[in-house]
Amino acid sequence: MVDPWWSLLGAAIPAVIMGQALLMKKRRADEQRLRAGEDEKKALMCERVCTSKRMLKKVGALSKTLLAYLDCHLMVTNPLDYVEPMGKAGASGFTFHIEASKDNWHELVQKIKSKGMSPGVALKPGTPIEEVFPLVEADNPVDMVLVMTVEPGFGGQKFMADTMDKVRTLRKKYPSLDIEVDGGLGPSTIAMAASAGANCIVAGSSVFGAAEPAKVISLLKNSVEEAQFLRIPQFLMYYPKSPQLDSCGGE
Ligand SMILES: O=C(CO)[C@@H](O)[C@H](O)COP(=O)(O)O
Repeated sequence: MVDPWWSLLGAAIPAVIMGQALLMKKRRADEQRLRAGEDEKKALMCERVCTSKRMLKKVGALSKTLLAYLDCHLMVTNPLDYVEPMGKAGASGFTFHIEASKDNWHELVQKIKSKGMSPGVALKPGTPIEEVFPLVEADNPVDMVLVMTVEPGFGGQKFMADTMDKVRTLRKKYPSLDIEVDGGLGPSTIAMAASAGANCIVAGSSVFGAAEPAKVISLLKNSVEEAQFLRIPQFLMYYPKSPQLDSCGGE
């Protein structure tokens, strides 16, 4: 006779597999929907999380307990509304989306700086890189450009290698600019991003899902530093008198 435990296990395994398959199906559908850009509001689905009181409290608590640069990326449709609360909470950097601020980025950058934060601009994978040039070249410019390497929405998505052309274009045009990448970054994709010119790396699942997060962080940092080192001759051609490389967060 079959042991009842084996029968239970026999039923549980297909149920788990089925659950995983359904989860993957849902995730693929979410990704497809985000890529198709069917619904602009849903594409910025982090809005509720970004602007919740809980998130502001977290920023507040972190700013009081850590001596770290708090890089806050607001995937929201009306960033202007959150400059003041984020500033009060203790954010160091405030990154907004160009797609949500085409008409008011001048005002936004000024307000962010007036609250003591460093402004950054983010762009989604489908947005042409040329759209951020005016913000980098303005009299009152942004300090950083964030090239999204997945559609904004959730962690654990696949890195979109074709976004690296944007990073290369930016690095060539602005040798000392802080260029951030976000989405799908980890040990298997960092070399592409670092050699393209990214120097600020956002990593979620590759770090938080690792057995030894500190090792993954070192690996990511080393890749960026090595790539920066290899760019020094190119950098010196542009800035022969100031051979200093940027570090994200503006030290
Ligand atoms: O919020 C987003 C995308 O919307 C990103 O910041 C991701 O959360 C990064 O996570 P991984 O892709 O590294 O898991």
